[in-house]
Amino acid sequence: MPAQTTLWFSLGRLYPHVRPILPRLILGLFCALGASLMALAIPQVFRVLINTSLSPGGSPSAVWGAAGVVLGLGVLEAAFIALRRQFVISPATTVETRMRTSFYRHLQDLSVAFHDRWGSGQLLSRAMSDLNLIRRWMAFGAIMLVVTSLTAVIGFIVMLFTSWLLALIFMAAAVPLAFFGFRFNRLYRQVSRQSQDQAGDLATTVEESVHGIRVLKAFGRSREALDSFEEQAQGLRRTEVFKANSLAKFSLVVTLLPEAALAAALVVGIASVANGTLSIGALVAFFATAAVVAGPVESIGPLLSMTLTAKTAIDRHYEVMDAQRSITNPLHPVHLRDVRGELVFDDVHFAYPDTREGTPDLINGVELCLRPGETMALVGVTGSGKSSLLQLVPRLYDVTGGSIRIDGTDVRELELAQLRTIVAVAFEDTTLFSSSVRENVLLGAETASSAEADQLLAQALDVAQADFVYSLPEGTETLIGEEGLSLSGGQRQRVALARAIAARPTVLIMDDPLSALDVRTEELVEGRLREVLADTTTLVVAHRPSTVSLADRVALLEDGRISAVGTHAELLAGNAHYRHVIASLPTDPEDLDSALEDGEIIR
Ligand SMILES: Nc1ncnc2c1ncn2[C@@H]1O[C@H](COP(=O)(O)OP(=O)(O)OP(=O)(O)O)[C@@H](O)[C@H]1O
Repeated sequence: MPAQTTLWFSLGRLYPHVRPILPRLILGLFCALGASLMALAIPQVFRVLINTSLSPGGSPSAVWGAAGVVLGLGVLEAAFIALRRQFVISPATTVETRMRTSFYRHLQDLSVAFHDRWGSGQLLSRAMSDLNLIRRWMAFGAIMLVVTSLTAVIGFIVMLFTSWLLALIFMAAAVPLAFFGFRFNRLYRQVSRQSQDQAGDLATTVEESVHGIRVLKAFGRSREALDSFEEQAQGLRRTEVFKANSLAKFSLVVTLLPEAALAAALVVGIASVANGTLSIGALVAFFATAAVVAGPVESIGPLLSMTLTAKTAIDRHYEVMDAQRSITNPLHPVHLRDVRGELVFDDVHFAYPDTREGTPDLINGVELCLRPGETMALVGVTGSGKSSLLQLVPRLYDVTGGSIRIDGTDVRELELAQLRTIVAVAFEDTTLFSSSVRENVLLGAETASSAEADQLLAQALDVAQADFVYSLPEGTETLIGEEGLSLSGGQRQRVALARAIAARPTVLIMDDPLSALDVRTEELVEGRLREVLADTTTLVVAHRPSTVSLADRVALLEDGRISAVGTHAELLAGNAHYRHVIASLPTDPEDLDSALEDGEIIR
């Protein structure tokens, strides 16, 4: 349940972003006010015209002069409106872009634990539609709300001076208006929050189904996915209809009450003219002013709803922006020079934040030492925490007890940038970005010149046995990732592995990154890796006996601890649990993509 905040508190949070453009917003406000004043001045021209020129003995030629003044005021009003747009639209867009950039930066900085908890659609809708709503409110809603309120107040004062009695009739209508306004505010805030959250959930569903389209198709679940999407979309529709109905009801009250007051004032006004207490000119001016004021009063409903929607958007934006970065740089970082790559796990404990109390830690006192340049395979039954342990090294999560040290220095004492230069990771679940093969591979590489980059690219592709990229339509410049060419699972893994190699790490963490490769290719890759990364300490989660046998030593993860370390042969000979784990490992590569492409498991 999101924290409840007042409207002023939420709007006030925008101030730091708005401060640089405040002068332009104020100029825009003055222009909007100028336009309203011009509109309010026109009835006064009528008043003078009727009371002087059109009364008996007046000069009819003055009508031309009055028409000229009305035209001039009309032109000025239009010019002020155009100026207002000019002043505010561009700076409001700048603020939107800056807020979006800082939102994106913050998302990048937040820990993986944060991203585990948040649906991608919720983040997407906050980054796109919520910021869009805030911009529209800043450029239009906020200014118009101030201006319409001021126009209504000034118009009312003018009406008061024209006829206090008629003005009081209008004033009486404001009391029920305030009551309805209060109720509307409360209701609309809740429903607007609900609709924006539902829109975020809907975006998550779209995102998930697009990502999982192969699985949905392969398992023939497209119909069910559509049904569940439709249900969610209907939920959003119901909220939107309810929202629109609430606004329509409030707008009805806001329109009806002034109209009723106008009818009552007309009766009283004509009686006043008849008994001589009010001039005809004043009566006409009063009603012309009332007509000018009616516009702003009627627009208060939509403007208030826009403000409440913006408040919700601001609250949603800051729910993410207020999330603390849990994995940060140390205050006094240690800078490692000439890293050798000794990796030590010292009584490491770890439990995910949502773990139930009383459950033993997933990683429950891991002790392990990898010598510089050593290749160690990590083996354990499924769900034993191998991937979780690996993610602690580059600090995707932090240990909850004990420490991980590189060359004797706790990884938490290193600057994150240096740690992630020393440690490179290749995951089984490969993510390729929508850019060229070259950019994907050189993502984490620091190169001094383009010639060095070329050389590094060629070497990384060679080691990862990813030569197939040269035969893609545009070679290494071919666009891959979501918007580009589709690669098979094995091809994707090889590109991702080349990326880890190109980063030239001292410590390489591999979470079964070769699972989609056939045994022969895996052997080639491992052989080349040994040659090129002879000085690189490698910790690799192994799901296949072939991977295990290529490692210098093997560590067995059992009940959150390392229960045995040794060569593959030693452990096979002397450890029953190891034999059980190895026996349960699949011998053949799982290449779901290739299987799908071959139509094997499409029903
Ligand atoms: N982000 C997460 N939040 C909470 N629990 C998680 C998270 N990721 C994994 N787990 C849980 O932690 C346990 C260990 O998962 P992990 O992926 O580390 O195991 P693994 O040994 O690598 O498994 P596998 O061999 O199947 O890949 C599992 O019970 C899993 O449900």
